[in-house]
Amino acid sequence: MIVTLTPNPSIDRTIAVDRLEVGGVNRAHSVLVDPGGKGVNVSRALAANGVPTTAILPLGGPDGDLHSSLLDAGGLSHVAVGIGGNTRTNVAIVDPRGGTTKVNEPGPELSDVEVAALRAAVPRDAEWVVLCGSLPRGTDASLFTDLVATHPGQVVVDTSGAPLAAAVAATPYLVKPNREELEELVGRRLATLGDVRQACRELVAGGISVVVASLGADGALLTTADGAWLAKAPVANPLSTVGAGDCLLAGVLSALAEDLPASEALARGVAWGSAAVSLPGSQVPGPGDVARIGVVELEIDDALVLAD
Ligand SMILES: Nc1ncnc2c1ncn2[C@@H]1O[C@H](COP(=O)(O)OP(=O)(O)O)[C@@H](O)[C@H]1O
Ligand SMILES: O=P(O)(O)OC[C@H]1O[C@](O)(COP(=O)(O)O)[C@@H](O)[C@@H]1O
Repeated sequence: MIVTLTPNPSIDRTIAVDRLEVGGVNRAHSVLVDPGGKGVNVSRALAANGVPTTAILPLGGPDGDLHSSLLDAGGLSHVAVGIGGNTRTNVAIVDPRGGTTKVNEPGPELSDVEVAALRAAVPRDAEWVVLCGSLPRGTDASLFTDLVATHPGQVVVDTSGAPLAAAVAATPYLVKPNREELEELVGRRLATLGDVRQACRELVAGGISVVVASLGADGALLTTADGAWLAKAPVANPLSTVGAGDCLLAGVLSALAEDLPASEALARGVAWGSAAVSLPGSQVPGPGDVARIGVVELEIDDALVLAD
C-alpha cells in the first residue's frame, strides 16, 4: 500500500482567463475546484489507475468540510485528522498564452496535539510512505525527517526549500525535485541537462536510491546508482500543469511498487505527468488519458539547454 502524507492540503481553484492582465479586471471563462495538496494528488492519480492508496491529511473549518466532501465524491480512501484552523485554498490562473500563475496560501497553523495526531495516523505497516508539499505553520522539518529516519517502509519526499534540504540530509529512498527545487537544493543554476544529471548524481552519492528530476516540457530524468534515464512525452495542447509533478511521481511509484525496472518506471511516470498536463485544473488522468500519450525515451545529451 502506498500511503501519502500531505500536512498542508489545499482546495485548488483553477481559473481560466483569455489573457491575464496584472493590475486589471480579469473575467474568468471557467473555474474548477479540486481537492488538492501534493500527496492528495499523488493518491488521486494512483486511485484513478487502480493502485491501492490512502491519503493522510489534516482538515478543518468550512473549507476543510468542502475538501472532505470533494474527496468523498471522488471515492478516495483517506484519513482526515481534524484541526481547529481552516484548510487553505490555492489559486491557479491559467492563461493559454502566458502559462499558469499560482498563489498558494500559507494555510492554518497546527497545534502540537494536531501534529502528533498526524504523525500517529501514518501506519507502520505501509510499504511506501510519500511525504509531500509544504509544511504548515506550527510544524518543522522533523515531521518529515523523523519519518525518513524511523519508518520501516520506503520513504519518498516531494517538498521544497528548507524541508527538502533537511529531508535529503536524512536520506529518503526517493526524492522528486523539479528543476527550481533542485537548483535551490544544490545552490547553483542548472542550465543544461548535464548540470541536472550532475546534481542528481551527487544526491545518489549521498545515499538516496532514486532521484526523479522533473523538467517540465523537457520531461524527466531518473537517476540511480546504476545509471540515468531521460524520457519525455510532448503535449500538443497543454491545458494545466498544476499537479503534473504529482502525477509523474504517482506513475513512477506505482511501477516501482510492482518491481518494474527504473526505465519503465520513468516512462510510466512521464506518461502520467504528460496526461495530467493535457487535462484542465489539477484533474488526474485515468488509464484512457494515459493511453493517449506517447512516451519517448531519449539518449542523454548533457549539452541540452533546458527550456526556461
Ligand atoms: N508543457 C509540458 N508538456 C509536456 N509534458 C509536461 C509539460 N509540463 C510538464 N510535463 C510533464 O509533467 C511532469 C512534471 O512537470 P513539472 O512541471 O516538471 O513538475 P512540477 O509540477 O513538480 O513542477 C514533467 O516531468 C513532464 O513529464
Ligand atoms: O504545499 P505547496 O508547496 O504549497 O503546494 C501545494 C500545491 O501543489 C499542488 O499539489 C500542485 O503541484 P504543483 O505546484 O507542483 O503543480 C496543488 O494541489 C497544491 O495547490
